[in-house]
Amino acid sequence: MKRNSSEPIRITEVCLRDGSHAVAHQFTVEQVSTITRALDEAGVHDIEVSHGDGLGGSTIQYGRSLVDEMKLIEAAVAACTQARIAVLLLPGIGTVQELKQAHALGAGLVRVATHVTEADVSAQHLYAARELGMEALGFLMMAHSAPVEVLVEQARLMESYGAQAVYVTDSAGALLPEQVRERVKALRGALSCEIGFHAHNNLSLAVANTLIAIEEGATRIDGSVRCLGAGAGNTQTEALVAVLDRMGVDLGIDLYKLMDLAEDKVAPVMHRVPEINKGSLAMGYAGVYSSFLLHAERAGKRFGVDPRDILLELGRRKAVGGQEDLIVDVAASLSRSS
Ligand SMILES: CC[C@H](O)CC(=O)C(=O)O
Ligand SMILES: [Mn+2]
Repeated sequence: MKRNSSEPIRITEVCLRDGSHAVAHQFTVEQVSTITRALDEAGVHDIEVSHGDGLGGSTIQYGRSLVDEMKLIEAAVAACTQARIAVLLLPGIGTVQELKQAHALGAGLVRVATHVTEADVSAQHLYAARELGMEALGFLMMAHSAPVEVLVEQARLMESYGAQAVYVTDSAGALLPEQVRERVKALRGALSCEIGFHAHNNLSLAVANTLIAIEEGATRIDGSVRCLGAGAGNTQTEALVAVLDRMGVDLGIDLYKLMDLAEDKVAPVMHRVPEINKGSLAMGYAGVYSSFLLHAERAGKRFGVDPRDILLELGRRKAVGGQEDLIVDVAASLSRSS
């Protein structure tokens, strides 16, 4: 494979964070320990553990966690011999206080996530992470929803606050292959730090788009084993590792171990299988946040409205992460107008 970067590729496994959405934030300490241990043994580089909406996400608005995420982070750190534990932080949901707590428990890196046009709110969290000695990365969500120039400008801001990588985050699984190419290429040309890519498989493009991102020079790559993530899930880690191996890219990850843990450890914890169905496909099609799926299904049931209509309306309104209450409003007004 021809790559536009000579940096090694690092995989961040997100099934224990993005996958938290898919299990309504009900992970147990035992599940997190077992899965983390197996991922660590397989050689995965970084493993993200947090509430699906990041540190501090356990609320009525986003969904309460079964177990305090700090306990999950502690268990994950204890289960690792080589992998680093990552946390996600959305400023306004998580605080510097929670970041310090996660760091004290052994988390080595943080991805500070903002809407693609709101990078300025990541400054204090990125500075704080660098001061703590953590690796600090910027995560620009809903990257499909802004023009390339805006993405570049926002990524530059994150880099100026100390981000050591900035991610093109396809939260809605809405990016088409050429849109991934132009975004990663533009960031590579404009930034000195590494570029990352995070996909959702709502349009069945996650692996293909991830390969394009890697070709264009992205080196921080997200995957979720068995696609355990919001919506139709993320780039399936074991599939990506197999494809990259066939393309001559050795990640130092043991494919058989990854396949085994996908089957034996991750599949049994799934409440539902993340798949491309009418709900997740509607999200990719309409450009809606993947983590809205369960909320839209619940609101649809409550108000007798097709969840696809709710999702399409949210797409029209350009709803952003954090506006989960709007899902109920939209469902209620659709039900009144029908
Ligand atoms: C709500 C945070 C979100 O799940 C972060 C993420 O993974 C994404 O935007 O895709
Ligand atoms: Mn995601």
